[in-house]
Amino acid sequence: MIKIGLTGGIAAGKSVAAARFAELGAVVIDHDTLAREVVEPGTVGLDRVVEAFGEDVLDDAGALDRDALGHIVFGNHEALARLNAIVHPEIRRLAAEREAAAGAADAGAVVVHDIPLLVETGQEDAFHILVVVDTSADLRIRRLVEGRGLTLPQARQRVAVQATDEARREAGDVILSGAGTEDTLRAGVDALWARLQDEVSQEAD
Ligand SMILES: CC(C)(COP(=O)(O)OP(=O)(O)OC[C@H]1O[C@@H](n2cnc3c(N)ncnc32)[C@H](O)[C@@H]1O)[C@@H](O)C(=O)NCCC(=O)NCCS
Ligand SMILES: Nc1ncnc2c1ncn2[C@@H]1O[C@H](COP(=O)(O)OP(=O)(O)OP(=O)(O)O)[C@@H](O)[C@H]1O
Repeated sequence: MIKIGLTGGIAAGKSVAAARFAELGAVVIDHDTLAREVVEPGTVGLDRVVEAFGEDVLDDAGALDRDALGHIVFGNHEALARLNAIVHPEIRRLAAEREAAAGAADAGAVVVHDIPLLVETGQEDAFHILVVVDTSADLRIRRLVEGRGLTLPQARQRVAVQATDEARREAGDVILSGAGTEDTLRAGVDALWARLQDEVSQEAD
């Protein structure tokens, strides 16, 4: 199995790169999706989030009100750390399970972990290759405001609680720009994939 870590700041374009890896045949494990699973209705994770932050973080149907929780945690380091301490271990556990299942199904699988907080959570050494989608904080803030309806202060807050662009670049083995066109980013993924296939076939010779 080849394990790839894929990271980038919020709105850098990781999803575009991850989708391309999947098209090429990788098994993509999306940690944002796992983060949603661990707080679904009926989970211990959701119970613990409510214990920590109160019933106001639930909507009328009893599901997590993500906007309400986002408002609490992204402006308050202590609250964010509390949330992370509840959900991150569960996310890691699920990710390991999914990775093991991929390896059992195909020992030669290429597994891509799409992890927004890879550097922040110290997982730099957990992969054969660490790919960073690199997009400046200014451009990411613009995308968040124009594309996702965040206010400028909300967008700045979300960027500010993450690692710096420099820290991510320093950690990365492969840096792909997310500031050009999506096609250029996909071409970067294709080139990396072709290189990996070459390396694997050379090892087999
Ligand atoms: C606070 C929550 C409910 C807000 O939900 P919302 O739907 O608005 O955002 P979503 O989950 O889609 O995340 C969007 C992006 O925000 C950033 N982000 C999310 N959580 C965090 C965090 N704890 N620290 C820093 N950045 C974060 C990431 O870049 C992520 O891709 C949610 O982000 C959450 O539960 N976060 C804790 C889990 C986590 O750390 N997820 C990140 C991936 S492991
Ligand atoms: N060159 C590019 N590469 C990737 N995305 C781009 C590019 N140019 C513009 N975009 C747009 O920027 C946005 C990036 O958001 P995307 O959800 O892919 O980011 P992400 O890194 O997965 O963020 P998050 O941490 O929020 O999950 C998308 O709306 C995408 O269409």
